[in-house]
Order: sequence, then structure tokens, then C-alpha cells
Amino acid sequence: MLCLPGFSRSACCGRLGAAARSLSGDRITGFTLSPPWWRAQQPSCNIQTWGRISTMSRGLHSNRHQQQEEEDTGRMSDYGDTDSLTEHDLGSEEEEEVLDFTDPFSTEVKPRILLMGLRRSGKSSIQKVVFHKMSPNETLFLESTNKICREDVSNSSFVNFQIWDFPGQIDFFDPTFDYEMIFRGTGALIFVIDSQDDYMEALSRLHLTVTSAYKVNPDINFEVFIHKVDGLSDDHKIETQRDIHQRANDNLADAGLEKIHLSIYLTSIYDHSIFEAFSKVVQKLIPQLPTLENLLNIFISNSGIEKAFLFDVVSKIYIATDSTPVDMQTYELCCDMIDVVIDISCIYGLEGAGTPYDKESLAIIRLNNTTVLYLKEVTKFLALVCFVREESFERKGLVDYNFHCFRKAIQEVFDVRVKVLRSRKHLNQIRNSRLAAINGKPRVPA
Ligand SMILES: Nc1nc2c(ncn2[C@@H]2O[C@H](COP(=O)(O)OP(=O)(O)OP(=O)(O)O)[C@@H](O)[C@H]2O)c(=O)[nH]1
Repeated sequence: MLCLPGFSRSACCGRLGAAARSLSGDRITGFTLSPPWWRAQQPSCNIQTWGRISTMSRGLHSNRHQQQEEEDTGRMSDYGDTDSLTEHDLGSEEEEEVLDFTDPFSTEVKPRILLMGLRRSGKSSIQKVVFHKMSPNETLFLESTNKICREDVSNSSFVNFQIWDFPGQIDFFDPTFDYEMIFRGTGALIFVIDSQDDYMEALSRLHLTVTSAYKVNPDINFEVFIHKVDGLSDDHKIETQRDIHQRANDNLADAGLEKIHLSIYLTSIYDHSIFEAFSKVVQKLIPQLPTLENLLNIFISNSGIEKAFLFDVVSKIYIATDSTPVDMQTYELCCDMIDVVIDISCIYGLEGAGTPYDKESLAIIRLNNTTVLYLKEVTKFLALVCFVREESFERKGLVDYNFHCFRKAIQEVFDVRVKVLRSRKHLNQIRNSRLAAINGKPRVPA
């Protein structure tokens, strides 16, 4: 076991130990971080500091947002990730201010995810917990949303969308609510149902929402979160899921809309289920997903790796994984590893204006069941987290070399996306200037 300087073994293991135990009773036997993180200071770290750590971790999130803002305005230097360059060059932020909902080009730049459902079903809590690192208990004090709240999530070129949180009492028949305009540019509609409440009203609202949206935009992905399942027993969870699925599909079949597909997830903000569900929703909006999965498959099969995830570090959404099945405990362990890495980096690694996650970021955790967890930076906001058998990890040189190739390939995927967006923007400009000429307006110089 390698302990960090001034870092007691028990403190180091406490949280990871809990994480590791969730993986069929495994314990951590070793934990290594790359030197830049822990060479810096010598703070003594005892149990009391953990409270501070999580605050810092949340601080990191806001740092990231600030950093992203800075990037968007082109003030920050860039490391090997075309994000900042891309978004800035493409002027997506400026474009966004004048987003035209009827414009097919603008929606492709930033897909929209709508959060809908009855009052108090948990919509704002989901958004706050996943994207603002709010602790689940703090959501108890959230006030009811009374207007549509829009938020941009731009953590990387792949995780790049808008979330719209709707107030529960929204009325589709209100003439001031232009739902056509809203649904037209939507990639995914998440409908949240409170599983601890009577869900009959929620089901009829789901039906109304889905049918209205489908009429406007048949390409929307309909995602149903059966939420707050932390309050249900395992049997009750399955039964509720079956019942809701059946009733929702029956309602659609009665309306002759059986072709609409509803994806159902059991979620709670008190565990990782909400992150996993959101990961799946976001993945469907990433056009490069098959390429990323393919790259991961090639990477693991050539490196003796059991499982690999490509994570967005800020939100802990995994944007792709290889084709072997995902189990919840593996995913949880990866999330916990990211937390620990960022927390420790915040304490030991920050020098001056440094960020807790950079191109040097690397961590290795050895479990006592001969599994090694390996985390490595891919781009400024993406990390690869792998599960490797100890014997395969003995050939670390090979893993590292293959990782290098994998990272290069990811960069190429980014570059293609940049080119596509650039040409799309160019086409858009030509189209707008033609329209302006037809309407007799003077041309705006490009
Ligand atoms: N037990 C449990 N409670 C939750 C969960 N998610 C949210 N809540 C609670 O549900 C309550 C309502 O959450 P909100 O996020 O404000 O609900 P909302 O859908 O945004 O409500 P409106 O803004 O009125 O539409 C809060 O007290 C949350 O703490 C969950 O997964 N489990």
C-alpha cells in the first residue's frame, strides 16, 4: 500500500474501501497517483478534512464552469483538446444567443434535453445533483420552479447540450406556451414520475406530453425516469416499473401510436442510478457513439483489459463504454474513483492557478481480488477508466502504448467533428445571406 505524504492509511482507504466493498467485498490493496498530484504540500489529512474535501470537490465544479466560460471567450490556453478552439472558432455561444428553433443546423450544434413531469417529481433535483454536484439532501430545500430554466452543459465536444427544466404546472393548451417551437429542436424528452406518489395523473400527463411532442418531432428520444425509487423495496421497484411501462404503452396503443418507444429507467438521486440513466440518455445524442465504442473495443481487446469507460469527469456521465455489459457496481466504483482522484488532487496537487485535472492526471488502484483500476486523462474533460487483471497489468507498457493510440484516435474523431460543424456553419451563413438578399435586406459581412 502506498500512502500519500501526511495521509494516514485509514483516511486514504476510508472512502475507497467503501467503494471497493460494493464490488463483491473487494478491498483496496494499493493506491497510486502520478507524482504531480502529491508532490506539492504536506497537509495532515484526518477524518475531519473529508467535509472540506467534498466542498472542494464542489468548488472544482464551479471552477470548471468558470474555466469553460473562459474557454468560450477564448481567454484560456488549450491543451490537446479541440474543445475550446472548436466552440470558440465555431462561435457557438454567439450563435446560441440567436438560436432559431426552426433551424435544423442550430439543433445539431447543441441538442436539447427537456426535463418534464408533475410538480415535485424531482426534476430540478436531478439537474442539480448531476450537473451542479449538489448533495441529495440539499435538494430538500429547493423551491418550486415557476418558469422554464435553461442551462448549457458544455463539458467537452461530446457532452454538449442544453437542459431545459420545466415547471410542473405547465399547460399545453395555454396559447402562450409555444410547445411546437420547443419540441422542434429537442433531442431527448425526460419525463420524471414520482414512484412514491400515486402515478395515475403522471401517466396521463406523460401520454399528453409524448403525443404532443411526437406530432411535432418524431425523432425525439422519449425517456421515462421512474424516480425516487430509494423509497421502494426491490420487489416493489420491479412491479412499479412493469405497471408503468404497461399502462403507458397501452395508452399509446389506444391512440394508435404504438410505434413510439419509451425507454424506462429506475432512478434516485441518492445513488448512482441517476448518473447511469443520464449517461444513457446523453449517449443516444452523441452521433460519434458507435465510433467511440468501436475504439474502446479495439483498445480493450488488444490490451487485456476487462472493461473500459470513457467518462466526462465533471458530470460523471460515461459517454461510451465497450460492448461488454455494464453492471451497476462497476460503474459505481468508477464514479468513486473519479471522486477520490479529484479530491486528492484538490488537496495535494493544486499549485497556483493549476487545475485538479490535467494532462498528467493518472491513478492506479489495486483491489485485493487481483483487479486493477486504471484512470488516465484523455482530453481536458474526459478520462478513461479501465478494469484490468493484475497479470495483464504487468504488461503496462503495452497498455500505455495502446492508450496512446486510442487517445490519438479520439483526437481524430474530435477533429472530424470540428470540420463537420465548421462546414455546417458555413452553409448556414450562406443560407442566411441568401435569405437576406431575397428579403431585400443588406448583406451582413461574414
Ligand atoms: N426520496 C427522494 N426524494 C427526492 C428524489 N429526488 C428529488 N427528491 C425530493 O423531491 C422533492 C421535489 O424535488 P424538486 O426537484 O423540487 O421537484 P421538481 O419536479 O423540480 O418540482 P417543481 O419545480 O415544482 O416542478 C424535493 O424535496 C427533493 O428532495 C429522490 O431520488 N429520492
